[in-house]
Amino acid sequence: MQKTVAVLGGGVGGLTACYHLSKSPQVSQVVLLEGSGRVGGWLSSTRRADGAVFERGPRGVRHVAELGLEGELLPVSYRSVAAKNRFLYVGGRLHRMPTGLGGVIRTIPPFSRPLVLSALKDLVTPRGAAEDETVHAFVTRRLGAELADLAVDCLCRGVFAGDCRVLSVRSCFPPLFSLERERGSIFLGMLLGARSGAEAPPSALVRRSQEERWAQWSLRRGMQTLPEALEDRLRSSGRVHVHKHAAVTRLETQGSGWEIKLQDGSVKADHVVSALPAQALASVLPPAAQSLSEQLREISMVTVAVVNLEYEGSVLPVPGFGHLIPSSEDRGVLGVVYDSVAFPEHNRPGDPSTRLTVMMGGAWFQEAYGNVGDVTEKFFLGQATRAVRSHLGVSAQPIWSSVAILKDCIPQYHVGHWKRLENIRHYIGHHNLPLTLAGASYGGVSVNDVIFSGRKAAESLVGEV
Ligand SMILES: Cc1cc2nc3c(=O)[nH]c(=O)nc-3n(C[C@H](O)[C@H](O)[C@H](O)COP(=O)(O)OP(=O)(O)OC[C@H]3O[C@@H](n4cnc5c(N)ncnc54)[C@H](O)[C@@H]3O)c2cc1C
Ligand SMILES: C=Cc1c2[nH]c(c1C)Cc1[nH]c(c(CCC(=O)O)c1C)Cc1[nH]c(c(C)c1CCC(=O)O)Cc1[nH]c(c(C)c1C=C)C2
Repeated sequence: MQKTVAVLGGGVGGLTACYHLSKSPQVSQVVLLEGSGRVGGWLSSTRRADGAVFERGPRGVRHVAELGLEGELLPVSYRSVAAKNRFLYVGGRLHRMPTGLGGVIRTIPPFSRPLVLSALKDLVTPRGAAEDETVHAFVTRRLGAELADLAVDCLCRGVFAGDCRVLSVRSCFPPLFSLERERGSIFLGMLLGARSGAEAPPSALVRRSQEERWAQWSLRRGMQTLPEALEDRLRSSGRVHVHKHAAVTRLETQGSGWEIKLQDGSVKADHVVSALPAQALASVLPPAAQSLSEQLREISMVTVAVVNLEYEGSVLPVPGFGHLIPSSEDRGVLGVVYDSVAFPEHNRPGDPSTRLTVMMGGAWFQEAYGNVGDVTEKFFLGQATRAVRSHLGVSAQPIWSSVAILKDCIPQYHVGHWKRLENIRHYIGHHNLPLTLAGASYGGVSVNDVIFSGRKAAESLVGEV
């Protein structure tokens, strides 16, 4: 029997799920319900009339896939300064992250000893026995406290806007966790290579990205082009109904399916794919599913203030991807991205200018800035320009700026996240709920992970298409 499937949430996870569902003959129609007036979720680009592009959310994606947007791709090679130069701001100055053999055998500040000693510690440290632990505890145990306090503290701020002292190594960095489990050591595991099964042959585009050593990519008119292209494709398939301004307020079971209540009307479906943040799904589930809602609510989110700045001329003291600031140096300011270095194609044409993005808050938002509702955009603009002045020595005022406070934008996988996911899946299976989960709340926050989750959600329903 053909099914009607409702997909909740029009972020990149929901859009990908719709795309794969729409190709299956087992599905009669797909209904996408998006609460806001646009699709794309956190993929949001400001396109200025003069041609400059600024990103509020993701600006670079790692692995490439055939998206039909080949002509729009802006790849960044591992050989470029944007990939090679990443900095840490420690002790009031910028330090380039060590790379290559020289960077491993010599002592390079801010570290007080060569990184090779951390590798030796890893080789002689026995396997841990815990089912999960914090990223900080894992790295301290295997590589030493200094790497945990500086490099890994920064890494977790620069990916999760989160605190490595509460984030789970098993869920945030699964390859590190498995290397220790399977090989007893991170470095030995990397030398021996991952144990992998047979993989599908790479497409022409993937081969090109491997040959040219792409570290990441963006799109000529910004990352928002991706959801726009997906929306066009869904509409032209004729099998997906895209509803915007359709916030889901309640899910009620009806027979073997669902009645989905909206502010204005309702929709019936045989199956629901939720690509909502876990806490948003928790608040619309029926009271009978209270224990499922409780598990979902435990997957918390953090808020990030994002300030895009443009300065006249070339003002950076060093070229690179950007710099991160450890929580011991500054609780609130997480990092600064040097956007005009990685993607000069997004600069305004003609006179040179420098585009930067300052990110603030995350797990430290409340502690550093107070309640989200009480802080103004003007305040964050002041904080951002002050950080640029003291970290990069740029004393000029920006010629253009834009501030966005992204409330609850990155999920936090705290220790025990894997067990929570197991409980959630068990609840859904045991109660035979016609519900499948996708999106950043569960198995990875990167755009790649979320696209994968949307595809897997569709395939779990209709098989590979
Ligand atoms: C500042 C920032 C920088 C980032 N940088 C990168 C990067 O460089 N590289 C990278 O790979 N990833 C990056 N990410 C992560 C990535 O962008 C996100 O994890 C991903 O976009 C999440 O997609 P999603 O579909 O799961 O969720 P979302 O984008 O959150 O989409 C969920 C959708 O559900 C809708 N919704 C919510 N409630 C309801 C409701 N009740 N009814 C109907 N609809 C509802 C929302 O309006 C939204 O459109 C970044 C994220 C942020 C915030
Ligand atoms: C300062 C805060 C943030 C910066 N980017 C993000 C935050 C919160 C969000 C983010 N960045 C990346 C991802 C995807 C992760 C993935 O697995 O691909 C997300 C959600 C990419 C990324 N950014 C940095 C790293 C090491 C990665 C992982 C992939 C890669 O190696 O490219 C570091 C980094 N992020 C920011 C800066 C200023 C910075 C380093 C200088 C901004």
